[in-house]
Amino acid sequence: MVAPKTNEYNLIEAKPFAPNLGAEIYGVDLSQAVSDAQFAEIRDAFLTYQVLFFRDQKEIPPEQHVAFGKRFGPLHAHPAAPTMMGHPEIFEIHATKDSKIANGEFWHSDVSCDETPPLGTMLQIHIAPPCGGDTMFSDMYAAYDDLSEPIKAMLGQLSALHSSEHIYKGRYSDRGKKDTEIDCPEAVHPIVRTHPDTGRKSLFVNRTFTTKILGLSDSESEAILNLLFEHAEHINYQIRFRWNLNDMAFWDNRCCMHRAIWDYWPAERKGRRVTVKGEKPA
Ligand SMILES: O=C(O)CCC(=O)C(=O)O
Ligand SMILES: [Fe+2]
Repeated sequence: MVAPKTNEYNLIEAKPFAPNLGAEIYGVDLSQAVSDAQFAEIRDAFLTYQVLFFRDQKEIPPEQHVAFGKRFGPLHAHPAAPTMMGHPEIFEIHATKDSKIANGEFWHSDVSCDETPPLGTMLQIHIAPPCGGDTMFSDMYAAYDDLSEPIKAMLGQLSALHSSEHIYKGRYSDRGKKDTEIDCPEAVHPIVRTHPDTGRKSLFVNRTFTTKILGLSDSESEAILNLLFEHAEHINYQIRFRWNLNDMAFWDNRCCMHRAIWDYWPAERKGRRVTVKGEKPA
């Protein structure tokens, strides 16, 4: 188990963003290699706050971004998204006036359709719109904790299918990725998962990928999923992060969901994302 929020770090400053979710991190320059001691504090803050917002950053060179990601584990290869030229581990988030869609517009945990979905995602925004383009996060530990005991007991025995064909087919065609070049994985995961590092339970369903609760009728599955989506998206669990240029967000996909807001059209927004491979949810 991680210690309660103390904010007693020596090498970084962690300023809580909201009482239960998120912290702004100061005092570390991610464009350079971080020391082992800094890394240990960052990792502790990541497990404590679920999403970190590194402020006052310079643009992180792709090699450095990849190296920082690898400190947390092997990197995750996205099944469908276009990668940065020369950097297959980097997924570029990009919306322009010509985009048909922007990434992540509905609540999700990244690539939860994979057998081993990513543990965390680190995104730096290096072309920002004049305003707008915020990203929202929702606390799935709190969403689980607030459920009643009978519902917790029922959900603890259930698993759900996470699918991706309805999301990934055609999605990246305007960015040069044909449907024949992409994978559309699906996987079954427990609805309640236990975080391997903190030992805390969280609700693990999301409106983007979760399509069916196994063992229930279609109408039971639909009704319960809708109840859980609405519960997990309640405003009390949310934060809304307003980016400054070169901020880097690093979120834990095992215990929080997120969604991007595309309110800045026709302005451009661009970022680079490195995703760290996770374990099979259990
Ligand atoms: O653009 C964003 O703020 C987030 C997009 C997204 O969902 C992601 O990178 O996983
Ligand atoms: Fe995402």
